[in-house]
Amino acid sequence: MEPEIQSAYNSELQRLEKTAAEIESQLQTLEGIPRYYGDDLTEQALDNIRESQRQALTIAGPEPYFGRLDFEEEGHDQPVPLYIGKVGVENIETGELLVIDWRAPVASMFYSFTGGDEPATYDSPDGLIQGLIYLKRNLVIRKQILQRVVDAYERGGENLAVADEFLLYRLGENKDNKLRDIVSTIQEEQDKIIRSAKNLALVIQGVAGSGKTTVALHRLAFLLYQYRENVRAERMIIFAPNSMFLDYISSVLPELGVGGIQQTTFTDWTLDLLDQEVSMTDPAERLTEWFAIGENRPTLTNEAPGRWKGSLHFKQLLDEQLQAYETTFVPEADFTPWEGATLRHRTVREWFHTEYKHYPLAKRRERVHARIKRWMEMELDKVWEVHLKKDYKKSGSAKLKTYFKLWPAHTPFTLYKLFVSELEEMPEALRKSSAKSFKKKKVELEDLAPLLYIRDRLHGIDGNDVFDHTVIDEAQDFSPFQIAVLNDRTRGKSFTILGDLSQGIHAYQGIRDWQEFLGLFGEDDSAFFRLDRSYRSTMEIIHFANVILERSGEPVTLAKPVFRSGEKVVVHAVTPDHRLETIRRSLEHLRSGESSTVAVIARTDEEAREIHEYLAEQGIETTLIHSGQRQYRGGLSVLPVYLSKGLEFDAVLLTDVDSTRYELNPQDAKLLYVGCTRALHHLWLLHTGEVSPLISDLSDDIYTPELPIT
Ligand SMILES: Nc1ncnc2c1ncn2[C@@H]1O[C@H](COP(=O)(O)OP(=O)(O)OP(=O)(O)O)[C@@H](O)[C@H]1O
Repeated sequence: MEPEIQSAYNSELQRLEKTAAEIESQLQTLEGIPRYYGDDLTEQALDNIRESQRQALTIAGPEPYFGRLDFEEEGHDQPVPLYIGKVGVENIETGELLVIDWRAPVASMFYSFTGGDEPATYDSPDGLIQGLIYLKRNLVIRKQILQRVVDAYERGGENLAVADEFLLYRLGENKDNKLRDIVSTIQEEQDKIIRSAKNLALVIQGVAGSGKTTVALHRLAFLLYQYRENVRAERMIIFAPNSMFLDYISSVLPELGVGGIQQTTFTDWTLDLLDQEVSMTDPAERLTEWFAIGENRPTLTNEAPGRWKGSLHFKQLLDEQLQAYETTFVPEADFTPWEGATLRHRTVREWFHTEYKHYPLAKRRERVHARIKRWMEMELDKVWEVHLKKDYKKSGSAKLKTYFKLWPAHTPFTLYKLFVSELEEMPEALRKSSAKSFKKKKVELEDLAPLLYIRDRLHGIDGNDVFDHTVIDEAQDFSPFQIAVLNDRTRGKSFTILGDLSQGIHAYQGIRDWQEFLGLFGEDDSAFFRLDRSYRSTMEIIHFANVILERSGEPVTLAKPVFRSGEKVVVHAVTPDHRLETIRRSLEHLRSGESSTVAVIARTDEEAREIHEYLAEQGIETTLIHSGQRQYRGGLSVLPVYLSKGLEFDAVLLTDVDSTRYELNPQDAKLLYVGCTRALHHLWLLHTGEVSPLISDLSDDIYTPELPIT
């Protein structure tokens, strides 16, 4: 080690010891105080504070910080070293800030500063603060051991793009089973999104591997810190495409010290709100249909059920039907419980349409009914003759029952069923297939937003069910109708909506253009971001995947790789007789290296099952991922390509990349693009027949046809 580096290392070692000792001593003190389980509110509050301090210090303990920034604020005469970590740590006695929380305003410079001698700035609660940066240093600490010290910038030094060196070091690591936090290497363009103001609908278009999911999770941690007076974790929600994906991302928030955020799928969440009145048709059926090969696949048009029922036009038609339903809600008859007492229809209408107008329909019905009952009781009080009063009471109650029966009493589902059956504008085939499922109380994904919309119009939205912030991952597969119902349930349009149109493999239900969502919020309440740099895969893999996108025939933004070079992508031809054996040998080779997660990605469910079975017969244990899967296990997986979205693996082996399975059309191009961009370090593709036109005739510098195994 050079003397300068040695001295930097030694001084960091001392600093680490000092910080670690302080954390340890604070933890010991806290652990010495027994938990409080009594009823005293002040004691409870103090106990809560101690508990969150304990949790924060437990996170800080093994890796107290990851960065150092020496900053001289304007008007001061020397730089102060700021250590940045996942949670802030203060010396209890002196008040000295030993570690600054990465979410604090001053820490933003650690991410936004990318070199140069110009002054740096950050937004503080007191306004813009300016000053000079003297040093930006990355530190790797594991289990309180200082492993690496890398200077990314030193004022007056040579500063050779070392900022990227640390990022490359982190990206080159193999991944374990779960997505991880990236606090130490958040990039400038990601940081802007993370720190955006709360009351904005952020729509993020990001290429595969650009960190969208990761950034959204860090944004939640930021919002909880920055707006702690106004937001609560239990009132934040993440919508993800399936339960397995939720499991895959489940480590990031706890790593960031955040717990309690709701995490669900749109289907589970809506079915709960609908009190399970309906159930879903088997989603696997539709997936098999849309991801079938060649001519077995339905044609994609705006009349596809998901597109049609997910549109704002359908919402508008439902609105009109709801309005008509509301106008005819009050029965046209007067109510006469006995001779001489009549409640006029127009009076009831007046109550319903004017006095109780601010209530949702079902509540209004309840209120008006209660008032009619009260009216009847008051009329009865006017009768003095005891016998007559008794008779009137009896007959009045019977008449009231009959009268109330004239009032419609729909549930969200019965009303929706009625509306759909009456909606002539709906394509005939769709109306028929819907009616058929509705008979069995079964619905499709695209029925959930309309059902929830009707439910909310009938019953209103409970204030406790409104979110402080809503995250929607893989949002390209959402419909405008879904976003609209979520907007009704999200305070201040506070959204993070992220996705990639180039990965829109569920185009039969999703959007074609982000404008379909942005239009819902208006310009002042929304912001659009692009993330074009891909962090997941090597340059070779990204260049290869970009070729597929270029051939998709759709307007696309190509991913820009970070400068991380790996081995060439392999595209290898096998004879049908050797297909399975080559898959096995390739898998064995890939897993024998450093890769801890390897996936065999097949084109269809059936092919995935066949490969899984074959490997099991050969004594190789793999996890077969299917659409109902709830847990992500990592290790060796076999899965159909459409289920690979959102996941990542050290090595990917794509099978049957033939011209019959991946044709030259946007839909297949997106599928193949998704499959290829799952790989971090190694990407191999096998084909038995003619290779897919999406990757045919490539130049030699993009791929190699040779399998690197003997
Ligand atoms: N700034 C960063 N520093 C280190 N790693 C990063 C950074 N940004 C992203 N990554 C890594 O890149 C990979 C991809 O991230 P993520 O899954 O969040 O991307 P995505 O855009 O949601 O991907 P996709 O759309 O392809 O599913 C992850 O391994 C993540 O840890």
